[in-house]
Amino acid sequence: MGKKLRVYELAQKMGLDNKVVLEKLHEAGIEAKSHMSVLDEEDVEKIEGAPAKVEEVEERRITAGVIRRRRKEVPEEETAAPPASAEEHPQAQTVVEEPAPAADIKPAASKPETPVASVPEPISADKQDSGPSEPLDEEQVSEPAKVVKEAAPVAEQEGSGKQTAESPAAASEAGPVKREPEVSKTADKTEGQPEMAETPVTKDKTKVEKVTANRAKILGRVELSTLSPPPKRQERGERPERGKPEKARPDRARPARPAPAGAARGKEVAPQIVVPFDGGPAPDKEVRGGKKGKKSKSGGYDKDKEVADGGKGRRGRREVYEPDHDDRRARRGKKSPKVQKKTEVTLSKAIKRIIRISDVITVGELAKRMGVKSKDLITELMRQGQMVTINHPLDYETAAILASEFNYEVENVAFDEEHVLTDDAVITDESGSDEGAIPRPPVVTIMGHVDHGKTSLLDAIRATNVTSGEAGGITQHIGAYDVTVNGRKITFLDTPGHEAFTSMRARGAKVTDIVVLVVAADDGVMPQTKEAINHSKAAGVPIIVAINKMDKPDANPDRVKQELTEFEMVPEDWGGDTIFVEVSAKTTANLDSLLEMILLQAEVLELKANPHKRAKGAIVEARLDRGRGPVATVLVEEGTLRIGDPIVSGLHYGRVRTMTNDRGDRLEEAGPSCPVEVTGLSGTPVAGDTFHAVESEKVAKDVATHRQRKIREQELATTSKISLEQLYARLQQGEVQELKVIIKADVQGSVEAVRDSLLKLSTDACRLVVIHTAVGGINESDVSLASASDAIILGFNVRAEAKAAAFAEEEGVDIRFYNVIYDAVNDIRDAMEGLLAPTLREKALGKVEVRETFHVSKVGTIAGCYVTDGKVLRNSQVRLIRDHVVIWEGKLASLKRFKDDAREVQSGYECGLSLENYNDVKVGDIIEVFEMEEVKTSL
Ligand SMILES: Nc1nc2c(ncn2[C@@H]2O[C@H](COP(=O)(O)OP(=O)(O)OP(=O)(O)O)[C@@H](O)[C@H]2O)c(=O)[nH]1
Repeated sequence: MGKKLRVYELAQKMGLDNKVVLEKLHEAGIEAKSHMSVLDEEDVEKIEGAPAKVEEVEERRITAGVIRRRRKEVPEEETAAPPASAEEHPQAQTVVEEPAPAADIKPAASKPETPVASVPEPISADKQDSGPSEPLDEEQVSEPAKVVKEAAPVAEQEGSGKQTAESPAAASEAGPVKREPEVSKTADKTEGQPEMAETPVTKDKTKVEKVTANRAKILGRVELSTLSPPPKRQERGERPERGKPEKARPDRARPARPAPAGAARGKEVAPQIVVPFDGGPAPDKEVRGGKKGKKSKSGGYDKDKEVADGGKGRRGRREVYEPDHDDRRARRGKKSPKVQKKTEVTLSKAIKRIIRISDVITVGELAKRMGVKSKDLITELMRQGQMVTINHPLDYETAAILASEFNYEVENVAFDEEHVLTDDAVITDESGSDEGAIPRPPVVTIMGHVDHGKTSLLDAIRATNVTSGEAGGITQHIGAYDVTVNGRKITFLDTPGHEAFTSMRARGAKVTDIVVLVVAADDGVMPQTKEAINHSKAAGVPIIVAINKMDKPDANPDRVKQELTEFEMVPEDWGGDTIFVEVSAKTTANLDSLLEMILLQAEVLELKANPHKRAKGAIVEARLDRGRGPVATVLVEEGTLRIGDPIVSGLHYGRVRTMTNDRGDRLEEAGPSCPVEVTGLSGTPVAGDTFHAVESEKVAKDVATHRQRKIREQELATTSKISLEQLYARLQQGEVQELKVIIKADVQGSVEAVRDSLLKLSTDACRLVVIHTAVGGINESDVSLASASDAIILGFNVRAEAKAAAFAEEEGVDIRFYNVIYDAVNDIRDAMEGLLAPTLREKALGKVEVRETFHVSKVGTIAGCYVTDGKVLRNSQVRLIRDHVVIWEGKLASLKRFKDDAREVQSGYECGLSLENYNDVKVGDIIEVFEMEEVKTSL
């Protein structure tokens, strides 16, 4: 005290209404016009110290427009206040006990149809908080907004927040406080709120329900007390307005209750009311329908339970909806139990739990056999880190592991090809495996550089003229011939000398015992000579050097010998161990010596073979003969091949129908090292492949079928692998393109020649990938492969089957036929050039001269032009030239003839044009019109 106060301050201090204080002032003869009037210390003391009973007015806002005011006498003694007020105002006492419900139902009582909970925003804090505690107190004065207005400044000045009206608790407690009205008032507010909020928890439930006529609000209130987030509470606690009440609390002899969670705080409160109850499905129904009580009884929603749970309303709801969820799951999962049932049924039959596979099985097949969904297998594989498709082949190990996850076993019943072939090989060996081996003729391969005389030499040896029968004088096929020298046979393989046949030559070296390296005495060691040496050495085959063309005047055998020493081939007369024979295919000079050396070398090698076994050997050459079907030149390495023998080679099998030697003689049988042409196979075998005579044609078929399946599975596996790798590679390599090619040819030699030639076209910019090669006509399989791989098919001396041709047309697969390798190479080069990204080239279209310029707002500068040369096209590219200097380059924005848009304007006509995003066009400028065209890139 001891200072001047304004009326309203005094009123606040005394906890009275301004009007009451003003009345008091008037009664005391103190002049005070309004609540803002200043009072002297004396006056203040006069009023405060007045012994008369102080009337206190309690204001409680019932609704937005209704405030209940209640006057009561306040005794002088503070200590007497609470009991007195309680006795005198039983209703107030009731409110004290049940403040929260009273506060809650207040708005609802005035507007029962409008649930506060669902309309949080419009309800201000004042309206919400200052509700009367006694809804049944009809006698109390109801005042309109006037009172509300009056309350507002009080709230602002005292910092009592939005709680301007006193709670019921405040009515009973704050009322009597005279000396510290401010403190008591604010403290009451804070004190009253928790009571309001917590009352439903602690007070009699029936009473609560009775009072809370509107269920919707009550539901919300319950949530407020329990679910109010602490942070908000904290925030409010930190607000300066809260400072006073917080400090005042200790002074109050009240039960220490936590600050309410802002339960009755208008806007903040309302959403909290809504959230917990509306969080579940159809909350409005529950609230509006007022079914709370019923729900509580039926167990759908138990408010008390929720409260007891500490406000874990969500859990309560979950419990409520759990059965529904289960039902739904049960309904949805109808199928899965069926699947499990199926599996169980299968599982019960133990014998069926073994899945027999042949090395490999696809995911889909395995799933089918186990009676589970492929999806499940794929999921399991993904879990194991494998990304697979339904057609992905699984090897035995993987399949076994996977099957075990489903309680299945996998048994590998793969066809033991090796076992079958090995058994067959020894079965007819009456005298034992190696004891029956007898010396066999050496297999000699003649190698050398092009035109060094390989064929001529062989021809001379055979005393026949093979050279004249060869197309173009170039040996395109591996020929196998045998000659008899002094009663002893020597088998010769004539490998082609062309560079493109290198790979075939390498294969030839593997089946030979001795290599005769032909080096022209007048030419010396050449690139293919070196290749031949390397291949021979790699195969571990001894080399006999035949220095040919010794009849030539410029023959220089010493130079050849000298050059060959670089390859560690030193003549015997020079102290080395390499046999050198100087011969002349033309004059047949020294050929005997060469043959002797071959036989000598063969003796050294002690070449032996058992002719009593089933035949086994190598395919030297294979081709498709129109009249005879697949024809294979085979070299029997071991055993004896007879007419009618079931044989298998690669994917093909059959019985030996005919056997012919190089001279056209029909043979009944062919022993070790005997080269023969064989017919009777189901397909054209691959040169260099092995062949086996087997026990029966069925065995041969089984072996072939098994191999086919394996290859197919490998192809599948490879395809899926490659597709992933390709994807990665393409990402890595950017815009690299590739041309995929399938090569089919009449003979294997041609296939390899074409392939080698084409692969040379491959560049970094455009790679050529040969995805498949085979001998024979183009079939549907080739077309489907090409279609799937976006490949083109090259047929070399072959044609497409009728079905394949139709299929290719249907699929849009490009098949090209050639007779000459050169043509194929040229065409492929063109195709690859077409694949390369085109180069852009500028193509001049015309010239335009600017003769006038106009500026049009929002459009820019329009150039009135005259086309001096060529034409100008709309959207064409242009270059603005001023004094021979390029000023700007870009696109035309518009082109007009008079007022109309023009597509093009020819030379000699005027036009109006504007440039895209460029307006600095001046009279006299020249505009070049051009366009960019694509040009094929050459390799
Ligand atoms: N003077 C002479 N010419 C020979 C001799 N041997 C081969 N020729 C000639 O050399 C040329 C090539 O002979 P081929 O036997 O075709 O040589 P090649 O190594 O088989 O050739 P490709 O089959 O193309 O690899 C022919 O014109 C033969 O006449 C020889 O000893 N003396």
